[in-house]
Amino acid sequence: MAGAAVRLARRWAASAVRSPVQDARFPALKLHVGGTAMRASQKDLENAVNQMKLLKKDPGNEVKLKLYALYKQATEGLCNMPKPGIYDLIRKAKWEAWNTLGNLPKETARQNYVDLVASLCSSSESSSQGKPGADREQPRYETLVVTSEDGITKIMLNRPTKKNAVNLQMYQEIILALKAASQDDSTITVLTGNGDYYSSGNDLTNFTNTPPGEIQEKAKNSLILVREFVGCFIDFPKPLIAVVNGPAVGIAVTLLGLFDIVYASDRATFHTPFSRLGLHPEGCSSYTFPKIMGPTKATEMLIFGKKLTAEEACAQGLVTEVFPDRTFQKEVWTRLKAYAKLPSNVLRISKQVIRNREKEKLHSVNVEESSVLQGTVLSDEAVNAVMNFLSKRAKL
Ligand SMILES: CCCCCCC/C=C/C(=O)SCCNC(=O)CCNC(=O)[C@H](O)C(C)(C)COP(=O)(O)OP(=O)(O)OC[C@H]1O[C@@H](n2cnc3c(N)ncnc32)[C@H](O)[C@@H]1OP(=O)(O)O
Repeated sequence: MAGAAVRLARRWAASAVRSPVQDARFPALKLHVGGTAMRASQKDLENAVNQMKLLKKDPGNEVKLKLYALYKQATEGLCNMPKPGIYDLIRKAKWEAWNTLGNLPKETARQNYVDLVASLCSSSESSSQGKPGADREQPRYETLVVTSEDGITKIMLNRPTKKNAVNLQMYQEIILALKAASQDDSTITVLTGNGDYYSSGNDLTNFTNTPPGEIQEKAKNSLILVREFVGCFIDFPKPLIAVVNGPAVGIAVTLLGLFDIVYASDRATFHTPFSRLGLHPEGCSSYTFPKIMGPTKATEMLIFGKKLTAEEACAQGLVTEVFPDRTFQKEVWTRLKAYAKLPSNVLRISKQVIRNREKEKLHSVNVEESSVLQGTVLSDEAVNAVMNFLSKRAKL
């Protein structure tokens, strides 16, 4: 990886454009690229097991099953337990959780166990500092506008000048907003974008301006955050609707597979340029997209980066319905207000019935996708792509 850093440094130095911002960003990128993603040791695993014992809040059965499965995989490898009988419910649930991990390598399972415990500890710390939504007061957001009326909580991405790129703060705020929305009085929750874009996806400057010695740690923590973020979409208990007001890129597209309804303006496009960025599918899209549109169409999008129009995305089942941009807002909100008058608890239960069958699978896909990204997010290709983006931007 050091080769790429040197090439990038030369290219950067040769660039006619120079600004203090660029110079401040580049050393951070240059110095981190020599390493690979850190792997949890046996000791880390033992520490994580002990940390779990100190956790004050019960993380719930699903998480406990996931931890059980990861621990068994990390210590014993492939599931070696005979499948329990259908009435042996607890052992069967454990067997299924472990067996779902397939031939996940022991080291990856160990890492995932450690990461999951770290995210549980950090979320229990933040929730003990104030429960979002518990007092019905919306937290203050910098990157979102959250409103609640007519039975609808609307979460609007609000970085229009950056095409609603999702920076680390926005990931955190969306987690908070979803947690608050899951507990508020609204019947449905809507995610949409402010301005001409729905969202340009992950903010490509998330790792720039990071001191060189801290980049590996920051990448690792950011991926834990993104995994928690995706987990909130998997677990969201009420109908969740995307109002895709304009183009969507990257993680803003992949997440759509976890929504219950996706309405799009005919101006919207759907683009997942992962390979060009040295990245891989996330947001559970490696599982949801082949299911939604079939494996070959999913491959064209997720691996070859084919950009779909709204009509194409609708024909392939990713989008529920497309509206002319001119009447998009009026038509969509009229429809949603009518839907929000339906009995809230009935919608919630119906959603659970549909989603529960898939939840475990989706969580394990999320863990696996994060662990793949963990290994490549600081690769040559990924760093090159960010550098190219920054250098083009600087020349504008
Ligand atoms: C944190 C952990 C990482 C986990 C990895 C997660 C896996 C990755 C998932 C993804 O989402 S990959 C997709 C990433 N997104 C992109 O590649 C899009 C990059 N942006 C563009 O290609 C273009 O900006 C655009 C979206 C096609 C729009 O082009 P247009 O010419 O219309 O506008 P611009 O002048 O380029 O943009 C205006 C302004 O916004 C900034 N910006 C736009 N998108 C991003 C972004 N994704 N990240 C950071 N900044 C973005 C752009 O730089 C401009 O800023 P200024 O120059 O005006 O300051």
